[in-house]
Amino acid sequence: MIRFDHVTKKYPGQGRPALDDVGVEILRGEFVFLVGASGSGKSSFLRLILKEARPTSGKIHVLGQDLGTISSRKVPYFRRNLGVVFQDFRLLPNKSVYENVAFTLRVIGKSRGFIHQAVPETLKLVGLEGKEKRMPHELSGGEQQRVAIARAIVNKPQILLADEPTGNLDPVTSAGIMTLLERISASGTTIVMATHEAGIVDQMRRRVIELSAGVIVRDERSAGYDGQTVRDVEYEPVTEGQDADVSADAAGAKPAKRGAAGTAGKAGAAKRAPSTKAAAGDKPAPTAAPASTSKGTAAGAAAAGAAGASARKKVDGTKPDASPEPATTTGAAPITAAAPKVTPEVMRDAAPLYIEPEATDAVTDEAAEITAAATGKIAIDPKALVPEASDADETSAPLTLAERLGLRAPGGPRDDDRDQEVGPTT
Ligand SMILES: Nc1ncnc2c1ncn2[C@@H]1O[C@H](COP(=O)(O)OP(=O)(O)OP(=O)(O)O)[C@@H](O)[C@H]1O
Repeated sequence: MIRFDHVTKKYPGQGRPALDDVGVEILRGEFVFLVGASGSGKSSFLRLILKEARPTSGKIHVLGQDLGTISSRKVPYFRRNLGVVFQDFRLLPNKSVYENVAFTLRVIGKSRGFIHQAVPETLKLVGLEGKEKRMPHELSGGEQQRVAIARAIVNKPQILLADEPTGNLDPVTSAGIMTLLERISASGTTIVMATHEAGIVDQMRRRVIELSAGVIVRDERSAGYDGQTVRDVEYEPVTEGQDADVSADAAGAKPAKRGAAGTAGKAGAAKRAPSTKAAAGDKPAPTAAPASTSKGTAAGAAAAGAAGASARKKVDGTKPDASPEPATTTGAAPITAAAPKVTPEVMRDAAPLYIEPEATDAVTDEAAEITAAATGKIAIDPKALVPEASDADETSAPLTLAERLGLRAPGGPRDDDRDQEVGPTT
């Protein structure tokens, strides 16, 4: 679904690369946390998946496509398969909740009938039924983030990228957002979420990829924020001249199973107990904690929190205490100032604001037909399309919201596109 092969990203004028020879594979339906200190390369990783930036070297495959072969003209269409959520919500401040979500669909040419059905349905999914007419400033931070999530998923993307989606929210609200993301993940959407929130990562127990100075120093299934410096997830590097095996992915099948032997992370891996290694190609078990750790409990989470400060400070990829010995689960460690913001209690008490979707196949089929009919008749003027992105553009000309979301209309910008240049609404 997402595959990086020897990917290096250097920004102009930067001494060291933001990402350095990164190799990783994320499978369909996985929920992956991207963690690491500030500047470790998390946002760059997400931007490369979105094709907002180009790798300096290496190959990236997303949804079976080699991103290097997608022309600028086709990037907006590619991005329609990806939903994006940001820390600062990025809602249109002068549009209602309904219009913020509908905007996505209008720009890509969905019919009025489809929009009237899909928007309320999605708002209901995220727990915002009845708030369609509110303006963003009339919503709480958590509600604003729900609108942003609704906007990201209304077109049913296969991949949802989230860059610090809880960074501006209090613990209880964050827990509600995580409940929502968890349910979206359960419906089959692949989610990659960059975060600094140790408590959330510790509670969710999903795959964790840790970056340090642009290098993957940890890739563990069902892990916590802090962990061993080890690659626990299979990744078989593609050698020079050999392309990634993405044909199965493109055809909608699960990727072929890879070799049983794991590949050690670049920073040097400590071997893990064989019993903790899941078979290649398996989905990570969402709740099972690795045998070598015991942070799935409140006590464990507290211990993780106590350890969090030192873990977050490390930048060289080596864990201060990389002992494979299980941490004790008896006797809760005192929760220090560095303890996770989101506690087990908060997660448990978080109201499940997500409501099960109703059958939508008919709507989806109808939308596909409408989109096919609509896009088939539109003459595209190549001159009006976005020019090839360059590294210079990345630093000097930020993308519009429509471009980031893959929503630029065929034929070029529309009159009200300026509305998209908005910042945080809180
Ligand atoms: N557009 C850019 N131009 C030049 N350097 C950049 C650019 N974007 C990121 N960098 C640099 O690349 C490195 C990685 O940055 P990135 O934003 O990917 O890290 P991050 O882990 O997301 O950080 P944070 O958690 O603070 O958001 C940093 O050294 C940063 O200064």
